[in-house]
Amino acid sequence: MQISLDISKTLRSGEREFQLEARFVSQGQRVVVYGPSGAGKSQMMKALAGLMTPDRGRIELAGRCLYDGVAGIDVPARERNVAYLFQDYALFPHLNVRQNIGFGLQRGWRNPRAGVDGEAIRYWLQAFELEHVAHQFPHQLSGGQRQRVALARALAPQPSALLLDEPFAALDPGLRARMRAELDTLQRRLAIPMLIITHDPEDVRVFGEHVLRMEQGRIVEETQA
Ligand SMILES: Nc1ncnc2c1ncn2[C@@H]1O[C@H](COP(=O)(O)OP(=O)(O)OP(=O)(O)O)[C@@H](O)[C@H]1O
Repeated sequence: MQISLDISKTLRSGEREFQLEARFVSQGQRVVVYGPSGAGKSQMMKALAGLMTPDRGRIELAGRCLYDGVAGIDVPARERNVAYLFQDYALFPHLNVRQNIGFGLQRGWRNPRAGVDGEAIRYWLQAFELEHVAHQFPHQLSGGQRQRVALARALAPQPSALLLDEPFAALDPGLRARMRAELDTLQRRLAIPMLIITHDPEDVRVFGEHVLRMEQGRIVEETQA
């Protein structure tokens, strides 16, 4: 993946002020952002996904400019072609597994039919071994299944990059290890560039081709495998 990011943002809540001054360039396929709580990791990822607008700077992904404060470029989130997986997976509670996966596939497809099918959905149900729960709703799934649905939904529209914000934080240690191994295999198979936020040293070990350590809104250290 080719990312070039150089952004500033001042976030205020009441008396508190947080200054994000993030800058890095990466050619890595597996980039890990590591650092303490409140360092600005999620805000940086949101800027990349188009969910937070910086005060100034420039963001480029795979040779395409997504944001440029000076040139007045700010590509809307839905046109950035990046998949962003939130900490809590954010599945739609009123849609079943099949519909959740189908959601990202068609623009403007706000309310897919319960029986919605299609080759792409079948492929992802099969790839993630979710066929037997295709008609179940998120609250009827285990943590690992929910995560697989979220990943399948994120990958179904064939994004050019996958952004994961602490993808294993909500899982128990056994499942976390299994899902980590699954993601490792999947990323290699699909060769999809991935940027992952984590607190967990084991994620850094497995996915850290390029590791960015973040503290107080800045990238303070970089290591490349
Ligand atoms: N909407 C907002 N308004 C004001 N400040 C905010 C807002 N969102 C986040 N912040 C502040 O920005 C800082 C960075 O938050 P961010 O969520 O990026 O940290 P993080 O490194 O991802 O932390 P964690 O690992 O706990 O998720 C924090 O100090 C937070 O309080």
